[in-house]
Amino acid sequence: MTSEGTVELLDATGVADAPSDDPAALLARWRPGRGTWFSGPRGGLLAEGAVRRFGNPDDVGDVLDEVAASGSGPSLVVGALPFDPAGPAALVVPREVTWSPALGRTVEAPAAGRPSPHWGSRSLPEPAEYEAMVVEALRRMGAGDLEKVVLARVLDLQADGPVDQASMLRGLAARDPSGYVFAVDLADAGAPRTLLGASPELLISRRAGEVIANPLAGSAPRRRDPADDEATGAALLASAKDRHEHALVVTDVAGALAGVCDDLAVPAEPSLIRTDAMWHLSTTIRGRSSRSALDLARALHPTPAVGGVPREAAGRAITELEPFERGFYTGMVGWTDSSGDGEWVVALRCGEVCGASARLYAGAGLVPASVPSAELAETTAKLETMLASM
Ligand SMILES: C=C(O[C@@H]1C=C(C(=O)O)C=C[C@H]1O)C(=O)O
Repeated sequence: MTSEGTVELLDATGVADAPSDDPAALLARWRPGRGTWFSGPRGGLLAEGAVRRFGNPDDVGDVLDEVAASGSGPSLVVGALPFDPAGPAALVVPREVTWSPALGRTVEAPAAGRPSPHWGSRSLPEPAEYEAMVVEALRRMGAGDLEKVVLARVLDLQADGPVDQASMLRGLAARDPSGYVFAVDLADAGAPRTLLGASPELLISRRAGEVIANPLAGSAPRRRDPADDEATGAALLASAKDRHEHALVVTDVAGALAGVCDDLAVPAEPSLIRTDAMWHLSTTIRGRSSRSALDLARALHPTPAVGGVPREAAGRAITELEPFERGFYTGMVGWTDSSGDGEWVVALRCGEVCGASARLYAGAGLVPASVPSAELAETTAKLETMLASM
């Protein structure tokens, strides 16, 4: 079904009637400006072409009804919503959707795998200034205004030629096979602009009414030596500072879901997960809901995994202290269909790539026990996910 030049068989709704049985070949079909890739441990999809593009997530229901009435495309929307809930989204009803099983270890890493030393690079803010931002956030916490806030920085890269986005996507998939890997077409009028990344964090998935949320918070960089690495993970799981940082997020997410889900099950203790670059504290929350995946995602967003507690004071600190716009970083990426099923992940370990330029993002959650140099090191380690696939 997926080999080059083979025409997909479409059913009446335009959805490919059989999923791809070769996820790596399907991934290799993605090209910048021509569609969106989204995959995770429960499988994924390649969305190609555009029947409708729109920017207001409130319009999803109406758009899907119109597309169904005209029979012009599948009953599915893919794309990204920005960090700012009032900002314009990048949503599309694709012309064609091909579903894929989970990538697992099917993708081979491309030979490339580091920005060339000849590329220009600039950290915004500079590392010392990031530490000063952390100090200011801690001051606000000491004054009693703030319990937790996530502060981020960006790394701007200027290559000596167009960045190979398809190779980056393969690199991200090869290095983090159990992560959520995405390449979202941001549909700029000019050159293709893509949100590329490999996020470990599931905001919400809903399939046939079954809901899963998997908030993460509390992190430590992976270590090269296996014994050191295991010890780092164990120390994270035992860390009072990280457990507190994690509990703030779980309480917020579980509280928001309690109003819109039945049979909510919230584990009392976090567990550990690892990506290629990081250890994280993780809690998998399960329930049932008649609300759509996108409704649930928007009810949760922004969780304190990317914003903070209390929400308003954290939002103020982010606006006042971060010297750049987050755009889609710490927003969400995913899909939703007309039955209400869907999957939305937090847009992390990601960057926007356009032509020869790339802007990579990374942040860290701050609580009163945070140490500025450790939080800076955490953002550096998080940037590694993207840097290693460039
Ligand atoms: C903000 C980021 O990650 C978030 C912050 C985390 C933390 O502070 O421990 C962990 C996972 C994410 O929820 C990022 O990767 O940029």
